[in-house]
Amino acid sequence: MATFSLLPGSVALITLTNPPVNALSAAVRAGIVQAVQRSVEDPKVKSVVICGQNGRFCGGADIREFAGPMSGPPLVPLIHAIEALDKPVVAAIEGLALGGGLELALGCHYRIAHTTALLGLPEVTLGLLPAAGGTQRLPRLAGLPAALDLITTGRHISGTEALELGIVDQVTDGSALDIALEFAKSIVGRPLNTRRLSTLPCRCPTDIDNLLDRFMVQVRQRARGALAPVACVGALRAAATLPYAQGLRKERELMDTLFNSGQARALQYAFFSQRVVGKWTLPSGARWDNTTSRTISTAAVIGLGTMGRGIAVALALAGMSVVAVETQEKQLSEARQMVPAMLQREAGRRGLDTAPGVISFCSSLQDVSEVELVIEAVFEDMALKLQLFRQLSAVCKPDTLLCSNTSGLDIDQLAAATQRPGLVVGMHFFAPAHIMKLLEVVCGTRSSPETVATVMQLGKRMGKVSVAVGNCPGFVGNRMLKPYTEQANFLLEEGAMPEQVDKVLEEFGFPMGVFRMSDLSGLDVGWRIRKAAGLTGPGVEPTRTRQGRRYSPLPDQMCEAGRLGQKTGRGWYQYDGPGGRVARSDPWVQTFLDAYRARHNLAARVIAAEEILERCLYSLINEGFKILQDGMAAGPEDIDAIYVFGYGWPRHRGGPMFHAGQVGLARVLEKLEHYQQLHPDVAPMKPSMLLRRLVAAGSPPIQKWRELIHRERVHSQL
Ligand SMILES: CC(C)(COP(=O)(O)OP(=O)(O)OC[C@H]1O[C@@H](n2cnc3c(N)ncnc32)[C@H](O)[C@@H]1OP(=O)(O)O)[C@@H](O)C(=O)NCCC(=O)NCCSC(=O)CC(=O)CCCCCCCCCCCCC(=O)O
Ligand SMILES: NC(=O)C1=CN([C@@H]2O[C@H](COP(=O)(O)OP(=O)(O)OC[C@H]3O[C@@H](n4cnc5c(N)ncnc54)[C@H](O)[C@@H]3O)[C@@H](O)[C@H]2O)C=CC1
Repeated sequence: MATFSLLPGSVALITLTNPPVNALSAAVRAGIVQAVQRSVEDPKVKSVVICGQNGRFCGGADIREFAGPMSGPPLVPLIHAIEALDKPVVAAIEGLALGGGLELALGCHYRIAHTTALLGLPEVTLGLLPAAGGTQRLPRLAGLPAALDLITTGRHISGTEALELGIVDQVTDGSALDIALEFAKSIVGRPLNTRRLSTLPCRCPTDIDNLLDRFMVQVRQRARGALAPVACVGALRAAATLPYAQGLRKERELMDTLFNSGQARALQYAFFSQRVVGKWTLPSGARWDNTTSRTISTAAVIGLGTMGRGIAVALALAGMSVVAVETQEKQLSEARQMVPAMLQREAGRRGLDTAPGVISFCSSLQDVSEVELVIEAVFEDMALKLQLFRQLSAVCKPDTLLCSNTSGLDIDQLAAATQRPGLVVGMHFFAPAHIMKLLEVVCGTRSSPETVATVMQLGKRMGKVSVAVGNCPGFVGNRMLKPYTEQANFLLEEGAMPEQVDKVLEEFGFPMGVFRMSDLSGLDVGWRIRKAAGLTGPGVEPTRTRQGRRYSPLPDQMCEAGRLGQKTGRGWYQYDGPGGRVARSDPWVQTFLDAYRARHNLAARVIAAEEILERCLYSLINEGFKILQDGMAAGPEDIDAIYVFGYGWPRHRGGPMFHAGQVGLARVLEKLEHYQQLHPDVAPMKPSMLLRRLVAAGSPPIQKWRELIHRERVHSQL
């Protein structure tokens, strides 16, 4: 709702009241309509201030309402009514003014903001555009270039930046509401014509077409198939070239298309998934809201290679005092040079003069004896990690949490090597660890709820999307990646080229296809793991079957030929030299694949894009269903958040499990059955029992899957 109160000085105060973000639900919009009407009719009212309850102006439309039929007074006429008032209206912006919230403020005659308030039009991140006049009023106020930037990225800006861009009239470090109330009294009787943004011309540079064309090219490249950013440019072109009323019609037309699109549904689902994963539950019944967490202020990182360096930076950026340990002298001295520079650069990128935490370097484990939490990031070698956990258990204080950044080893085995198994948990970061948003928190069978809560909380402080997952080989993300990469290798055996597979995946929206990604991370990473698992190495025959399953020795043979990817300047592609970044097709790969196929009597065939996409994606999705069935992820949202934040899954496609729902579960099942028939020796193609059950249950919407899984689990325990 929205409340009306008449304050001394004849100021009407309209307060938006809908915690936690005062979203513009139907009730709030109805409340504003009534309060505006009273302000018009009451002769005692000389000016109006609009604010939000609890120091938060407004978080925009109530996104939950988008899922059902729209009801209540629409926002566009409401904002027009405010703008048309002949009593001055001032927006007092504290906390946030986002989306429809900022559009409401743009309909007011003046805007006063707190310096730290967040302002923005993030609709594009929800697959929409600012359709309450935002695309038409903002360029009239801040100019076309600034509006293009803000509306196509959806980025939030501070009150201070909003002042620089002319979006607000004044900022304060004190109470924006108090200042707005005083200001509203002082401007009674001033002419308002120049304050009605819809009546002003759009502020454009002379070369509008050139600017818009250049911007459109950039936006299309960045969007990777997302519709909303492109539509935003279209609406801004209308603002720049048409009268306001026509521009507004164009805005609405574009919004109607976006509003009903699968992409908008996917992006809104992704918004809520990100929040759902914070509300974790463990099989024991421990949950985010019934478990206390500890606040960590000192931590250690062991091993300063690729991952350890980034983790140390991420911890220091979250305000921690970090002890960084490395035994190799060369690595240590490199880290001493590079890590402070990384820290400074990232702090600067986040608008900080200095990082809130500090990092000290050493080579002895004894120096970690006093810290509250340790993250191990040494080589992926179980024997080495076990020895380290034994040492840490002896050296550290009895209540220190011991965490591993392993990308797939058994957390329970590590826990068993210590005297404190309840305090052991996996913290699986993604490279580069100070930038990538995902953290998989791997809960062992003996990890205590308090340990999980503490690490989830720490992840949040580090700005990560933390997802609690179960302890199984590869956890969630890497476990699903395995059948996906395996399938890509099989496609090469059958006739595809790496660039063809990558093109299909990149057109789907991944920033990089599977082979370009493999070249970037290094083919030797998987090779080492396969060697440790006895799948390749001296004495192992290079056949197409291993341990009773179909296997592709192609990546092993690439490594044996010294083609480790970008680091060696040669991999699935060729580069200008070791460390080169620009991938070019390599005739060597064609010859290599031809020889391989000839050796194994495989006839190369032309493979359609559809088959490439289906085989890669559906084998990954199928593993996701198996993970849900095994209880290794609490719900589909967890898997989807992992893929969006850690593996480059295009956000406008929601995540793999959401995508399966969009395609149709019955169709995914049918395709898996079809490919399994063609490739009976490829186990990951065997449709999961859960997928079959969901299809049998009529393919319920994704929001209902948890319930069904829970019911099935309870049933199977009876
Ligand atoms: C606001 C935040 C920055 C706060 O962050 P933080 O403090 O970290 O808290 P959170 O944990 O994120 O959030 C707390 C809690 O609040 C929920 N929540 C947050 N924002 C919203 C919201 N806007 N709506 C609903 N719920 C919200 C959040 O989910 C949490 O709850 P929980 O999940 O239960 O834990 C951050 O939350 C944030 O960034 N929020 C989103 C801000 C945003 O994106 N705002 C823009 C919304 S879209 C908008 O405003 C568009 C419009 O207003 C358009 C008007 C349209 C007019 C024209 C309509 C035309 C329609 C055409 C239809 C044609 C149809 C047809 O004919 O078929
Ligand atoms: N590289 C990646 O993209 C990712 C790696 N991981 C995991 O992170 C861990 C580390 O991987 P990387 O950083 O890539 O390895 P890396 O090889 O770059 O670095 C490992 C570092 O640990 C040091 N080290 C070895 N034993 C040590 C000991 N006893 N004490 C102190 N330092 C020791 C090494 O000298 C080396 O500097 C592995 O478990 C890996 O599986 C997890 C996610 C992504």
